[in-house]
Amino acid sequence: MSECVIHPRADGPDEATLSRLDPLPTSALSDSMRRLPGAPGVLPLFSGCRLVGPALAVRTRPGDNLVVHKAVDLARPGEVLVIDAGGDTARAIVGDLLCRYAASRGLAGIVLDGAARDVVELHELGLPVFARAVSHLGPYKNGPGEIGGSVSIAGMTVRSGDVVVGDADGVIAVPAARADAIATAAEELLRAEAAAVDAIDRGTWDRSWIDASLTITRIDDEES
Ligand SMILES: O=C([O-])CC(=O)C(=O)O
Ligand SMILES: [Mg+2]
Repeated sequence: MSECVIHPRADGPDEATLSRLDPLPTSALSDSMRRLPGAPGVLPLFSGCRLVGPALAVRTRPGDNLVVHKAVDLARPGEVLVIDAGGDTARAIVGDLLCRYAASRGLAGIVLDGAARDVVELHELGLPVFARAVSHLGPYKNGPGEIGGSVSIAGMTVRSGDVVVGDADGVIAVPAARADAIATAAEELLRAEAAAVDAIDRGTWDRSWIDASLTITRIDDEES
């Protein structure tokens, strides 16, 4: 027997806020959070992965998934399991059976600072999985670990109840209390980017800010 610490439940934001975040790209959310939080190297396992949902944080011993199984039993439909496996890439923490069961329980997906396996089956299953690596070496099932509370995923703090958004560019955690304000900022940014796309296509994109930011030193052809 080994210990599994279970923290009090943390509710995420309401459905209205979640549906505002639903269409927003991680890049726009990142830009709306001063480009500070992120989990470099934690990437979708297959193309088309996109998830949005409140986090249920899990900390597990690297190479061991006993508490991850427990967390799937405790998770609510729509939640994203965010697993801190210490960044270990030697042993897979999740595979097709665990993920099939997670999908059957209505989880929105899995974000993992560690490795996954059974990539072909996971692609067929379609449950979004974000991980640092792939490894055919399977996990042990001895514990210990923690469920709930907060974890660190590749340097990004994720609290249970934060909204996790993942897409082709990676994952980001949006604090529940600031989710509406961040969504508003990201929507404004997307409007500005749509205007930039339009200006590029029409050949009118303002480039003056580049020279305004640089002191240019030119080397004469004869001197070089
Ligand atoms: O053996 C495990 O726990 C991980 C795995 O491959 C699966 O869930 O399919
Ligand atoms: Mg398997």
